[in-house]
Amino acid sequence: MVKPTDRVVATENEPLKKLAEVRDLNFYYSGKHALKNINLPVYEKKVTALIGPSGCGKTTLLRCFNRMHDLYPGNRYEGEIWLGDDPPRNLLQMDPIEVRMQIGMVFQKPNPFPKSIYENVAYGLRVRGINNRAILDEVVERSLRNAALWDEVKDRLEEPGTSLSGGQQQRLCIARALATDPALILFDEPTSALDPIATVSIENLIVELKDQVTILIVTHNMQQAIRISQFTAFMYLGEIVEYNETMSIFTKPVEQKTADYVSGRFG
Ligand SMILES: Nc1ncnc2c1ncn2[C@@H]1O[C@H](COP(=O)(O)OP(=O)(O)OP(=O)(O)O)[C@@H](O)[C@H]1O
Repeated sequence: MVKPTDRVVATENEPLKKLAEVRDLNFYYSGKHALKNINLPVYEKKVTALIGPSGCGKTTLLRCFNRMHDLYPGNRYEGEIWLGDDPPRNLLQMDPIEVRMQIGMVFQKPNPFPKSIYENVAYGLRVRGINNRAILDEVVERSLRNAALWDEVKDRLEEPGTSLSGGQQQRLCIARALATDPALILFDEPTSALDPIATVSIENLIVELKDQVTILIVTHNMQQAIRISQFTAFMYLGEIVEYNETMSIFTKPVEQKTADYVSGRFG
């Protein structure tokens, strides 16, 4: 088996810096052992894709990064998820509220809050006690621009977020995640509820965003992983079977299971 941390990678002749690293992670839903000995680097300002058949543990792994499993009793983590290097901190030992302030999440179905477009984006700053209108205006505009939504909504910021189209709502959720300047944004199949045109706009956005923020994305769509990610982990039955640069996973996988999956022989 190819262990992610064994592999030294240097794409495009640029040095790679780890933003986060999962080490020997196990996760249990009450009695169910859902993640088994996961090791995974997450490189800064890159897109890392998690792929694999339904039920293999992609979403479970993603949700460990923002401690979402803490919301339900009986769930248990073992191992470490390190974030940053100054000094690195184990996310699994931190206050979950503090973790969620540094790690944003975008879900399958767009989930704007029942608030105006402006207040959806300003929400994370208000939670931190920032209510200065000039600061909020600046961050709201910058975040909406970065989410490629500003031009479409700049004249209707007081309208409800739910009045937007599905693709616009997803970009609003991305703007909301960007507003707090997170180190990492988690995307859980962000285009699965969108039409093909909205999907392309979200994919283009993710490609642009990686220059500013690190991205970890779960996708069922292998073509999407190829289009937008630099690194890919293939998961099966709660384990990472293989991790490598995306092109290697899809063109010269080492493990037979990976080869079978990426060539569509199962899944
Ligand atoms: N709340 C839960 N309680 C118990 N078991 C769960 C829970 N959520 C998920 N599981 C189980 O954990 C395993 C991993 O599920 P997970 O949703 O992470 O897979 P996935 O790869 O994201 O699947 P999909 O692609 O279908 O979304 C599955 O066996 C699933 O049945």
